[in-house]
Amino acid sequence: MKTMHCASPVELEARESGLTIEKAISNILTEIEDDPSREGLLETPQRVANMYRELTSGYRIEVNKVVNGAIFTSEDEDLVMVKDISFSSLCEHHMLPFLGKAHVAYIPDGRIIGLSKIPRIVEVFSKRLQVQERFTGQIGEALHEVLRPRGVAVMVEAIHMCAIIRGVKNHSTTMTTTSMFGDFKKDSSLRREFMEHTARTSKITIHW
Ligand SMILES: Nc1nc2c(ncn2[C@@H]2O[C@H](COP(=O)(O)OP(=O)(O)OP(=O)(O)O)[C@@H](O)[C@H]2O)c(=O)[nH]1
Ligand SMILES: [Zn+2]
Repeated sequence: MKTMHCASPVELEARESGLTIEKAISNILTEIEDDPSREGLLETPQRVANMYRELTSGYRIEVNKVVNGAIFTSEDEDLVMVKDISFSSLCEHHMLPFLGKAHVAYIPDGRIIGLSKIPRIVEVFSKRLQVQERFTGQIGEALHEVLRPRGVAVMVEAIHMCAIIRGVKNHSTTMTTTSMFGDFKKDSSLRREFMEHTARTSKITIHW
């Protein structure tokens, strides 16, 4: 399904000066010694531009908008965990995908958040150019800010295409990153409980 895209002031300026993604992709096609005017490539610059707008849509979305007020009063004080949230993002060094799963937990402090909102928060930060460490921290920070719980813990497990299809070409390595806020930072037994829950999830593997 195609989505409508409203050009930002920066994009409008770039279009006026001819510095569009489309033009840049056409230049890349020429530089890699293919012919941008051959039939199969004619629409490629436009397609790639649309793809990059989609994959970087998180710059144009605010967390408060996706949470949409879905924060509810609750007396519950026990750990809440949403596991195996699949995501894909682009690494900021090579603009190649990294993809995997995020696991998010929090300890409520009088409020809980709508279940779907946690994957939506993950989506906002995944659709940006990222390093996995910052991505992991931003998810925790955002949840901590909107919900003000007693603590937040985030773990992200991912594979990075820039380390698989090029460069070091290591097919079996996954990267795990964590970020802890509030009680999870202070209390090692809470951290252990979180880690035990995440250990029971299916691991990311890639076969071919
Ligand atoms: N810490 C971290 N590193 C990342 C992430 N994504 C990619 N990288 C790494 O960023 C580094 C960039 O290193 P450079 O030496 O500047 O780039 P390069 O010459 O393409 O490096 P190689 O991948 O080793 O060929 C590489 O080691 C990548 O593996 C990430 O999310 N977190
Ligand atoms: Zn990379």
